[in-house]
Amino acid sequence: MEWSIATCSLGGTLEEKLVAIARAGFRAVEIFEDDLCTYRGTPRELRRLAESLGLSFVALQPIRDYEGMPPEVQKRRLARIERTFDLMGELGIALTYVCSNTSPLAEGDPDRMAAQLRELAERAAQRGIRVGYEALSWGRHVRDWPQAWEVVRWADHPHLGLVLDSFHAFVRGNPVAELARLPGERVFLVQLSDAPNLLMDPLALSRHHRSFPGQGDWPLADFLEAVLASGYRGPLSLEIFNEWFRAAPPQEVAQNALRSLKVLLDRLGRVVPPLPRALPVEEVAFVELLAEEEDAGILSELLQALGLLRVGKHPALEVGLYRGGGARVVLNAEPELSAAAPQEVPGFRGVGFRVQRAAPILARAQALNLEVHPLGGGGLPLPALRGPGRTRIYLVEGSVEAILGLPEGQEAAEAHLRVDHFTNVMGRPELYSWLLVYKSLFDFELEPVVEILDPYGAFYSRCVHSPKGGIRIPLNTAEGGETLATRFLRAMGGGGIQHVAFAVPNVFEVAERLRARGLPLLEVPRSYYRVLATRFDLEPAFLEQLEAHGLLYDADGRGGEFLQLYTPAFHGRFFFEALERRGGYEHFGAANTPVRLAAQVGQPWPGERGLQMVGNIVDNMGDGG
Ligand SMILES: O=C(O)c1ccc(O)c(O)c1
Ligand SMILES: [Mg+2]
Repeated sequence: MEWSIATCSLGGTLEEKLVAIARAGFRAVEIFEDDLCTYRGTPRELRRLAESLGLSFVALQPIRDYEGMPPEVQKRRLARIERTFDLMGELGIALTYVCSNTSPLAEGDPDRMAAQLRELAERAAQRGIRVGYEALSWGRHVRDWPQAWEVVRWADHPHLGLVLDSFHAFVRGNPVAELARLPGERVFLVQLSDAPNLLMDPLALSRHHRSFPGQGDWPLADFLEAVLASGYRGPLSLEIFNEWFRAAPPQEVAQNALRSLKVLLDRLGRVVPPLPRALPVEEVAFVELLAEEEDAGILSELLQALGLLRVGKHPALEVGLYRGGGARVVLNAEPELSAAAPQEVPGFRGVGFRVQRAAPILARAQALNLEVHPLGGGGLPLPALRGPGRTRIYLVEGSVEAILGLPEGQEAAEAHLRVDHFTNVMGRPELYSWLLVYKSLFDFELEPVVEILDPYGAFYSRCVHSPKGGIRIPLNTAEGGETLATRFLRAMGGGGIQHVAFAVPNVFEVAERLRARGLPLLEVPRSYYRVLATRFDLEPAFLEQLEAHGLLYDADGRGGEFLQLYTPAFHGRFFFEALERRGGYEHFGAANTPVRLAAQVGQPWPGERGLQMVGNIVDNMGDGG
């Protein structure tokens, strides 16, 4: 089985794409006709370039709007396809395929389609070329692979076979298990792509939201397993249409693609030697916050107001530990760190995952071409992987206290906090990549896509969680020059951890402690509470209490309730949330997010200048009566 990718999956010039594809480790490629059009040299030069990169051409694709056409249209089309065959001869490509016809001229008579495809296959045979037939999910008459297979079978020509594409099969809900009953030698090509479950027509979903296997919601392993059970052993080709990948560096996308295929094939036991096994991680052992010494004082106050206790400080380093029940924050104010990475300070530097054993996880990460630091790589003395952006994911086998040389002491007064979730913010291609990494490295599961309004754009979010739910990470990305996520990416110089949410025993008390210590609490607009009264049946006294404490509220309609508060973003960078989940509420209060985002624009950290996008409208309105 050759590992292949279609050139439409990446950005760049055709040369850049081929170089990136070869460097990532692919040995085969499908040339998309639109990419061929952009090539400056001759077909023979392109062929030599591929040879020099060690790449073979799997196919030149696609042939559109052929089968089912009225005879005179089909005759002319056939003559032009001969020119495609000429090109294929010069390129040394032996396979092409017809996508099911989308033209309004097409007729749905299976006999005619079969006869015309047989005629095409006969022409191809004279040139030693094979032709596939793929059901496009938005084809005019043929949309499902079982239909395409009927036509191929009926045409009955050895140079005509089926092309299977997981996208079309899943979006149409075609039966997966029945793929195993196909005669594998009559399948000429298998294309793989994943996608999120979005309520959208297949064409729009296909052209904008495809992603590499493991980055979406579809069971690609089931699909591939059934395909292989048919006896198919031809190329497996990733075919992704997604402008976010095209906008990203081709080298990164190609590596991302290869990792995806490797994980998929490994699941089916088809990678030799097999990848080291994934091991589940259990909980967030700690989060690490980097700060300069002058900020450490106020951050320490803030952590204590949230309900964490200061346990102590590392004997030699400016590294303090704060703890409340299961929640731990390492406040790292080592001057060397600020000097070495000024853009990351202040900010969350990393997160520790509690694991049974770190070594197998590091080995799997390495096999997946991820950056690993067996000894922390300049951070805390713990094994770590590189997380999103420049963050670290530390792997913690023992106790954080022992690592920092601090007492374990179970303080009776300690409140029972937990890191409920923390958010990763990153660009969209990185988000797809991290969905796969969290899934494949730690067996995390994906939650549905959430799309939210930001005052200056839109916000796209996908949460991942550990199998038992001990770790939850919404991965957020945003389009728009001044969205909160974009501002974060700019300030930090890349992706990272934007906020940490603590589940606390009593969120009202947190609000009171913040106020008592003179610390800022995100101010919630009064209108929010008026609207809240229209959304839920709340007792007036409770509503007043929420407003008096600046809390946000949500309910799931099944008895679950959610209360939350936020801090403004510290120097426009990161922030904290305290929350209470009552009655099994499982979401994140998405309806409150636009309110929070708008409030964070309007309320910079005390002493900071806020964002001024539209000027002060109220001041400029004058007093015209
Ligand atoms: O979007 C398309 O047109 C298109 C083209 C070729 C394919 O193989 C495919 O799955 C979709
Ligand atoms: Mg396809």
